[in-house]
Amino acid sequence: MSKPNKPVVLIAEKLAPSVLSVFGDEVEVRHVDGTDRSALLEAVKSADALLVRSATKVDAEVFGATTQLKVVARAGVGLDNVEVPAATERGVLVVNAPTSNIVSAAEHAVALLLAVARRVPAASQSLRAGEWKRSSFSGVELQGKTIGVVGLGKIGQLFAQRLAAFDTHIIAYDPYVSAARAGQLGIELVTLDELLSRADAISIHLPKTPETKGLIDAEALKKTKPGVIIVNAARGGLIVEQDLADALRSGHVGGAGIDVFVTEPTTSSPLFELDNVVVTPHLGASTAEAQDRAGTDVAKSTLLALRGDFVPDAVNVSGGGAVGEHVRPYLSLTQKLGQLLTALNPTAPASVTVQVKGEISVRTPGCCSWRRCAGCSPAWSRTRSRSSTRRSWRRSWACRSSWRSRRRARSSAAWSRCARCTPTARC
Ligand SMILES: NC(=O)C1=CN([C@@H]2O[C@H](COP(=O)(O)OP(=O)(O)OC[C@H]3O[C@@H](n4cnc5c(N)ncnc54)[C@H](O)[C@@H]3O)[C@@H](O)[C@H]2O)C=CC1
Ligand SMILES: O=C(O)C(=O)COP(=O)(O)O
Repeated sequence: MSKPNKPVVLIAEKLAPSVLSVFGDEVEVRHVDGTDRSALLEAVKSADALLVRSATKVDAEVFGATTQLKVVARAGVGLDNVEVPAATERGVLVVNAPTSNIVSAAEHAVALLLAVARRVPAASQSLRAGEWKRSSFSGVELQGKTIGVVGLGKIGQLFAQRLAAFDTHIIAYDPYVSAARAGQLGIELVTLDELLSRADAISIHLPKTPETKGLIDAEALKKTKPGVIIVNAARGGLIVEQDLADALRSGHVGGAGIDVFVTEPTTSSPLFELDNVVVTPHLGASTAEAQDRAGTDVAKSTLLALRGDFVPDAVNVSGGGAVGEHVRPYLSLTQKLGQLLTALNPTAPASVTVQVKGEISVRTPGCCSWRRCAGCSPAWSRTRSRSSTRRSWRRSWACRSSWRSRRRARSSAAWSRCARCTPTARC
């Protein structure tokens, strides 16, 4: 009997060697330069999976060039280079590695802030040029200062925790985070205007969306304290570069640390001409540790997707959201409950319900029912469609799965259980 061909995984950007270790010989790995558009469009035709970082644009044209593609894996956080709705439309699963590089990105934002506050790059350059100019490079301390974090998500929180060690006062703007959660972290939640007017330094940690694009423009910069330091290690275009350059030139903004640019790659920006600016070429995730994790995470997710298994880091299943950190620990629990059900009751169920109570119930736990389904029905997984987007899962599994939630749990903070499982011949 002839062996079926191995799935083809197309790697479009430089990834860590950990990717290849995870893949082993289960897939055929091919390489292409994702920034070479025609080469990408040709190579993707025969690829089952496409692995990228931030430089490869994966849009409707790419999805239109292939009927073979099943998964796009982004070895990092930001998905602004992947057109997720176009992927979903084509039944292509999109995954990222949402926690792989967050520590590195937060540390890079801290590095930029300190480099600007103490003028490290300019002083280094001056000394290397043969000058000993101590009085030209006076800086400012962070101790006692108010630090504004715009976007209090994973990286924003890590940045805030690290800055707190400098004996600072942290304020944050994030309309999607509760004041209670911010309070737990010792952070004061404020409006954007209040943050702009109170902060001595501001660090941006937002995703790039139509809502956040250009959020920090001339108008916003006018509201900041004179001498404020601005850091952006999130995405280019969140700050209007020309407006920031003007505010720096006028002296109103005291300095800026910028890792990301509206156009990338780039070697020209109005910011590059200014002394009080420290720039890096999108290096937030460029550490050995972050790349190793990103490579491992996306390679594992890719294998899961190609095998047709549940992919926890998928962003276009279960109502379009990735599985949150607070929900993730419950996935294996629900899967085990499903396995237990299968063992106790060999007839596959037609309908299953997962009940979720307590804190977790407000954290979108709908995915648990899918995971429980995976545990419950190993026999189905052999027959399901190769695409793992939600619609296809529903179609091929022909199993109704639902979840119920209650805000208040009787005792523990959170728990979940399989509530109902009706065996019929349908599955
Ligand atoms: N420079 C680099 O190499 C890296 C950059 N990044 C970028 O850092 C950014 C943050 O990443 P994470 O913290 O992982 O994302 P996250 O999704 O955990 O956090 C983003 C936060 O922004 C908030 N937010 C969304 N829209 C908002 C709005 N209109 N106003 C205020 N807050 C809003 C969300 O509620 C969320 O709390 C992303 O743009 C990501 O692409 C991530 C890794 C490396
Ligand atoms: O993960 C992210 O969002 C990043 O910005 C890192 O991008 P990169 O993988 O270094 O091209």
